[in-house]
Amino acid sequence: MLKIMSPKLDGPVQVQMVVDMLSNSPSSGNCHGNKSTEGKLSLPPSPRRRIFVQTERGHVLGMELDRRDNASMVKKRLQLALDVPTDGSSLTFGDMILNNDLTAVRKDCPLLLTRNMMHRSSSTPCLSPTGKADQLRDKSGIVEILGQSNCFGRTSKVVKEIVRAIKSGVDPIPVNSGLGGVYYFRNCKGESVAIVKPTDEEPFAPNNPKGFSGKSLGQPGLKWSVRVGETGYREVAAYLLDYDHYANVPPTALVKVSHSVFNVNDCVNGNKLHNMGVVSKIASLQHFVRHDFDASDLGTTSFPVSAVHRIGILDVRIFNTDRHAGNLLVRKLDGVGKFGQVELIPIDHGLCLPEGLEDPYFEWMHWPQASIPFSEEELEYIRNLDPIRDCEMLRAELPMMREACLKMLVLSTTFLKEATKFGLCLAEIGEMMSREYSGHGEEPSELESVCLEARRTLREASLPIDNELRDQEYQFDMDNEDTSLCQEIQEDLPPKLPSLLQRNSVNGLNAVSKLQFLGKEDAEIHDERTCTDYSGHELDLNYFSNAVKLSKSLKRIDLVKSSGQKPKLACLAGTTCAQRRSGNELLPITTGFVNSADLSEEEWILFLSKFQELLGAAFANRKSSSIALKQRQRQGTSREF
Ligand SMILES: Nc1ncnc2c1ncn2[C@@H]1O[C@H](COP(=O)(O)OP(=O)(O)OP(=O)(O)O)[C@@H](O)[C@H]1O
Repeated sequence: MLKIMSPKLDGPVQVQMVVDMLSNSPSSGNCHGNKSTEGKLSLPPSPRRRIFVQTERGHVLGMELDRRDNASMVKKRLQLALDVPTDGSSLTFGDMILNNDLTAVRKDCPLLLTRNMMHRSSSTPCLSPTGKADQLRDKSGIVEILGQSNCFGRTSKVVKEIVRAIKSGVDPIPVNSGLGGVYYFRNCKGESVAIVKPTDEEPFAPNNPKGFSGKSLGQPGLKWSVRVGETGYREVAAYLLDYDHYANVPPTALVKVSHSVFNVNDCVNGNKLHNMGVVSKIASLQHFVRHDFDASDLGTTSFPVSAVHRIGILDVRIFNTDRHAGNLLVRKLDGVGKFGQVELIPIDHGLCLPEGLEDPYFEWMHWPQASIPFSEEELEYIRNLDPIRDCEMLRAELPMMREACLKMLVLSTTFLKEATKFGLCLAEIGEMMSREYSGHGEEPSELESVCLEARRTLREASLPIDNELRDQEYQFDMDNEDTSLCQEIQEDLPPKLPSLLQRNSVNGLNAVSKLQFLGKEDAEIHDERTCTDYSGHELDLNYFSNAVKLSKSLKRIDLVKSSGQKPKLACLAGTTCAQRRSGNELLPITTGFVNSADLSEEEWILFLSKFQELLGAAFANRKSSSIALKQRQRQGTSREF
């Protein structure tokens, strides 16, 4: 039966549990270059599993689970250990709500005990560790890797070094830079060997040490499409997807780690609590890579073309929204004949694989290397990419990854493969994925426009889509208090953060997600003057008309056979989206084309095929504008002489 093993806990309004089987099941590990997932998905459920439970305050408790345990038993145990009511809470794992049966829960699956909306309130008491909890000690080690993949072999060695160092008194050191809690973990010689980022210390997370706290795990974070507490999985996903270490992502694993260095905030006013003793966290652990600079410190001309291409290929596949120059470490190469040569190391992949279409950020987009055509070897690598197999691998290795993120992986990998088939270079691909900023704000990217068209034609084809269901796509997970909290946070933030937020989101939803959410693909929206979003804010219809213009430009090149049928515009019909909230979820459902809540499997497949069909014309359009631009530039230059 269930046996609580650990905790020093204080307030499980949300609890994240990471399940770790005790039995010696066959290794699920398949690593870079070995993409077969055969065998991994059909493992029988283990009779005994050890689970780690993480509260929203960041503490972790371990417990043992056996075959007979179910969700309500887990909740009862949590209630006992944490001394809090668990009524009105749901156990979730990734996208799945576990009503009772836990057989779907495999090892290392993080479960989340989430308060249902009607039980969520700012007046929810904030609890301190109880006597009961203190009696229960965690028997797990100082650092434990969650997952049995072969990919983590090298990381196991680093973990052993770290544990030895901690036992001999060499403590981790907090990193000052960045917005989240980051720690250098060291070996016995005092050298940094790993970077550890606790999931509850991310920006906005409850224990963020840099003053950016205030949200619970699972709520929208710095970007609306990446939930608080979920960047660590993405760091690991980027490493796992970097087959053959092609782009040089440092080995990364998810760990449960215990130390007194970690930050814990007071849940009432958010101030740091001192002398908390050893606390346990779920964190990403990445190998520390010695380097000389980051890409913002140096001119980019010395960067090898192939390194830029490889990182670019990864960024496009994973739809990276945060590839700024600081996230590319640069190491000078030693040795004869290597003078002036450097190696690039991509880090910080916590904001990749968003849950919906976002504005990516690719620092390399305007570097000259990105305009050089791909080599035959690079094209071969891209041809061999298989997004469906990638998804299977991620489902096996990181079962907590949400389906919406996997769909983004499929969409962007498909885009990359088709674009390179058409002969586009990296810069052109990056440009097609990026939004433009005009006097009217941001405009949808060419990729988004193609998605809008695919989606529209899908609707017009009178697919067996239940219109009632379609209406529900406008439902929201974010409740009023979350929205106001978001606004409060924005008001209180130091100057650096609001500008980041403004770029990334407008009142919690960015403009394109608004577009997706309203489903406004039709030109008729010009007739309407105003519409409010879920938080009652007026939407910028100029934005939508820009989308329409782009959409029309695609029509001009005969992409779309419009039937003239009007899409349903629920918000324009007089209902504010604020009235359409669901009580269960936490992220706005971006009704877009790539959200699992939006399209059924059948629709998704049809959408993808339509998407691929439309891409050819979009690429041709892009090629001809690139050629026209070059001609104009040449004429401009010749006139100067
Ligand atoms: N694998 C690594 N090897 C060496 N140093 C690293 C590594 N990963 C991160 N760092 C260092 O730690 C710093 C903070 O890391 P990182 O940028 O990943 O944290 P963050 O809180 O997510 O930052 P940001 O707020 O800029 O997104 C980096 O600027 C870099 O100097």
